[in-house]
Amino acid sequence: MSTDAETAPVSLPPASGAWREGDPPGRRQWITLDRPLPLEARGTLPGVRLAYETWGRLAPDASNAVLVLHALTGDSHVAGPAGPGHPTPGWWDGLVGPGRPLDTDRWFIVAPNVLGGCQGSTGPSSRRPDGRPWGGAFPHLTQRDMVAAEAQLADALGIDRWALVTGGSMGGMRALEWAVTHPERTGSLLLLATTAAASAEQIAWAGAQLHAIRSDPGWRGGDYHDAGAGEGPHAGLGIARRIAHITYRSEPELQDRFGRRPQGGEDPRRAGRYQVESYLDHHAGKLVGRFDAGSYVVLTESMNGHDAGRGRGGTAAALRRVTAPALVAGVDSDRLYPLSQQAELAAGIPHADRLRVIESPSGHDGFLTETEQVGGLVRELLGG
Ligand SMILES: CC(C)(COP(=O)(O)OP(=O)(O)OC[C@H]1O[C@@H](n2cnc3c(N)ncnc32)[C@H](O)[C@@H]1OP(=O)(O)O)[C@@H](O)C(=O)NCCC(=O)NCCS
Ligand SMILES: CC(=O)OCC[C@H](N)C(=O)O
Repeated sequence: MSTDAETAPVSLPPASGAWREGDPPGRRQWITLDRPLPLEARGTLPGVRLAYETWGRLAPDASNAVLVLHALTGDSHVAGPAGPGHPTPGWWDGLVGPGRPLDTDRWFIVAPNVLGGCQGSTGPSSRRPDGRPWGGAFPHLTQRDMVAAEAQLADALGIDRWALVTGGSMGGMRALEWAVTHPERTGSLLLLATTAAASAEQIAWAGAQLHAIRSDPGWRGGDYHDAGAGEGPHAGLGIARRIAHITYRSEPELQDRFGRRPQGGEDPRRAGRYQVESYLDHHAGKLVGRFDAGSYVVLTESMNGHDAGRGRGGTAAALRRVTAPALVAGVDSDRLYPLSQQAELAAGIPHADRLRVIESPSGHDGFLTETEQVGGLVRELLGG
């Protein structure tokens, strides 16, 4: 395994919202796995690189390391401004820094970009060893594969055991997989707005999004990365984001914020938009500008496949493997990952405290927007 400032840059055309070799690295660092990664479903993935960011200093005995795992369209940029190399500001900016819940004077915080992602880690927009983009040939990944790559990152950094592993939504799936697969390496666990297994409804919403992307003529079976400047299934990804974003927010919030109001001077009866449509257009456009559709497909399929009980005798048996003290929280207005899913986790994880409820109008996105409440949960587990 090598840290790889030394890895040879290859450039990709601007076919997607992925970070590309030659773009500013921002705060990113990388590791390259020295062997192909064995995959749960089938085969191996060669040439894996993981991008990651860190904050704080690792203690000499490596006892102060915290692993923060991002959700579907997040990345390693947990804290800090948007800027060259970083399309969005830190998604938990309020949580990380001196005196903050993830106190950088005390803790060493590590955040990888997920395997399969598009902000520096190997994914469909990366090049295969033969120089062609992976595109549609990128293999099916599971949350366990992603954790297997992250475990190699921990090894490379000299971290045997995390003081805390945390994440929300898809990040919570990986945090759970860490605690089930590596109980001895997971010192404590904070799961937010997540589930032990994707439900039929979650798969259904995701399936509609996958159809939107694959129906776009620009998709080309996933092989659009070399198609030419600006090419790609942008319309399909935008529709997927619109569908997803509705599920990420709550019905009362949308009603309160937008009601039936038309956008600006537009007339919805004459091809104009309602405000809520304009809001979704805005979120669609932002995602298309910063994210790769191939990664969206790979990560969405991996969430659909998430089932912590698979091959482990079922959910209850899997959750019993967790030895870490744990907190599980959900968002009261979350219609995508309802509180019943977090209640199942809190009841099944042996050393989990009672289910915690984050109060927020923001629905599923509450785990991102309610940083004060999330910070309180972090402090409960880490002290300070
Ligand atoms: C982080 C996130 C949850 C923030 O949610 P939020 O702060 O509640 O933001 P909102 O959903 O209210 O959206 C605000 C945006 O909508 C825009 N907006 C609001 N009303 C609008 C309207 N009628 N028409 C068009 N745009 C509108 C605002 O101008 C604002 O734009 P900006 O983000 O470009 O500044 C959400 O934006 C998100 O998921 N971002 C993904 C990025 C990310 O890193 N996620 C981390 C995953 S781990
Ligand atoms: C399913 C999931 O990970 O949701 C995260 C929502 C968040 N708004 C994002 O865009 O990542």
